[in-house]
Amino acid sequence: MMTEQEVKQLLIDTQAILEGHFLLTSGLHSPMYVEKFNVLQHPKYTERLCQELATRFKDQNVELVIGPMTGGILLAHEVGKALGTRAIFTEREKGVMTLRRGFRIEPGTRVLIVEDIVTTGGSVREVVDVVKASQGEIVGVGLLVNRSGGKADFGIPNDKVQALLNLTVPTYQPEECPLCKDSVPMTERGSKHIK
Ligand SMILES: O=P(O)(O)OC[C@H]1O[C@H](OP(=O)(O)OP(=O)(O)O)[C@H](O)[C@@H]1O
Ligand SMILES: O=C(O)c1cc(=O)[nH]c(=O)[nH]1
Ligand SMILES: [Mg+2]
Repeated sequence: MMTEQEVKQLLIDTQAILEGHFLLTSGLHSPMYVEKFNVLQHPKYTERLCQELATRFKDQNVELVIGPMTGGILLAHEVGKALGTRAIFTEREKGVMTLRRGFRIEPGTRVLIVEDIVTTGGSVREVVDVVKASQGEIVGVGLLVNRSGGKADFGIPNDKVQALLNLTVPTYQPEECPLCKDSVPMTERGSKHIK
């Protein structure tokens, strides 16, 4: 069992919580970024966090765990290991979230979606669409960090969504970003912007 405070402390201890001026995957700007790989680079911590996620869904008869590249691959693998299921991932092809590498979801499969960080929820929604397109049954959404202040909507009932840590972090449209107005240099992390 890991409490929300313990998860937060682990992120602080591994220096995963960064301050500055960041361009996010959604195109929004933010003064804070969770560099999930500062914690996920420690397999022991990844295992511990994923065991906690697995525990939250142990009664859901999960048959398949799926997450979006990049962090979602590690999470799906570890949660799938803990639950004794298959683990696959989605990736973007020309910007569109897809199943590649021969991955298949049979109709009716009980699917758990996992993701590292949620800002707008757009990436998780894309995975939801992939699972629904294959007629999988989404039995849960498990997140390391939901930083949306509860605003992200996946089109999934709230009682099926579990986040190990909930945060409310400001985000700004580029044209309204106060950090841009103050000419604070901006950094890009994650893989969305790699061309
Ligand atoms: O809720 P959203 O607004 O969709 O943003 C969150 C997404 O952005 C980050 O991924 P990113 O595309 O930066 O790539 P990565 O997972 O390869 O780091 C993060 O890992 C989530 O997948
Ligand atoms: O929205 C994002 O792109 C994002 C935010 C964050 O805090 N961490 C991350 O990995 N991605
Ligand atoms: Mg991602």
